[in-house]
Amino acid sequence: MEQIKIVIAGPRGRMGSEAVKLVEQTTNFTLAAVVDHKYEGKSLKDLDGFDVDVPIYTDIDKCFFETNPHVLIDLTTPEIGKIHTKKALLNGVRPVVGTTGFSEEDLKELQELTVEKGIGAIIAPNFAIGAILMMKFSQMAAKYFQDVEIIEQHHDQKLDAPSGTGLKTAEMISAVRETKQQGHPNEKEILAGARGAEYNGIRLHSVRLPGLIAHQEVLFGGDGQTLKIRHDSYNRASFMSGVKLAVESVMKVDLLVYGLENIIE
Ligand SMILES: NC(=O)C1=CN([C@@H]2O[C@H](COP(=O)(O)OP(=O)(O)OC[C@H]3O[C@@H](n4cnc5c(N)ncnc54)[C@H](O)[C@@H]3O)[C@@H](O)[C@H]2O)C=CC1
Ligand SMILES: O=C(O)C1=N[C@H](C(=O)O)C[C@H](O)C1
Repeated sequence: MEQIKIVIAGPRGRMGSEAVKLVEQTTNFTLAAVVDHKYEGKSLKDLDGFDVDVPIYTDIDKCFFETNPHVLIDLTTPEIGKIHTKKALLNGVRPVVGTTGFSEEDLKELQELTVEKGIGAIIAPNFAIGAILMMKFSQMAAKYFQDVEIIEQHHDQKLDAPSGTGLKTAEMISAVRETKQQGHPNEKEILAGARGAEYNGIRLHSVRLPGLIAHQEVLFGGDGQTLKIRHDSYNRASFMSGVKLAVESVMKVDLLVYGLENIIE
């Protein structure tokens, strides 16, 4: 089986540390190096909680040049993730991006870069299979229920709101639903933000609390009935089978895939 050489950016993070374990446990994956914003020149095994002897780079271009990986897994921050994804494509490295907070313009720019470079990239707002099904089921339900609100709940260390999953869900629903302004036409927010964010008339509400991991409910309303579609991630291991699938899949595509629902059958 051919080895896939991988660089992970953000190895000390909640997701990145889980991804290091995944890569180490997967027979056809090899961890070539990691990218952090500190500890240049050290080995990952010098840091608490790791026993993997791979170099740490702070300069991602240097990392790509010296280690020549096939794939970058980025699990950093919205701002850094965009820079890393672009640099990966420019260096001929296939990005698998879990980092959220990318705008439509960012996605368009990256999609154009994959075309220009002729290599694939996967940007997945959520790697958990249950979350992907939640989004797909919500898209199905939206054909029958026009009125929908999305309530996403995350831990209070999350930087972006709404979540990538919440936004992707709204995009997927919008693709099949005629734009509708929900609620009373004369409704007025007494406190700004009370009705949440809006995407093509769909309301998105973001809850941030300690104790939470990643949860979302898509709530549909119709005549005398409601339908709730809910997904909960109780740990970060829930995302790892999707990361594995994305790494294997990115080796076979030559364009930008936005969302794992485009990969799974
Ligand atoms: N697609 C998915 O299924 C999931 C996506 N996420 C997303 O993944 C990202 C990371 O989430 P968490 O692990 O919870 O965050 P975290 O805050 O625990 O980890 C982020 C890591 O990035 C590192 N970092 C910051 N600047 C860097 C730089 N210049 N170079 C390299 N590393 C740098 C930080 O040191 C930190 O260790 C977020 O955008 C989050 O929304 C999180 C969970 C699931
Ligand atoms: O920051 C997180 O934790 C998560 N981020 C992703 C998102 O923004 O949707 C995926 C998951 O919800 C966890």
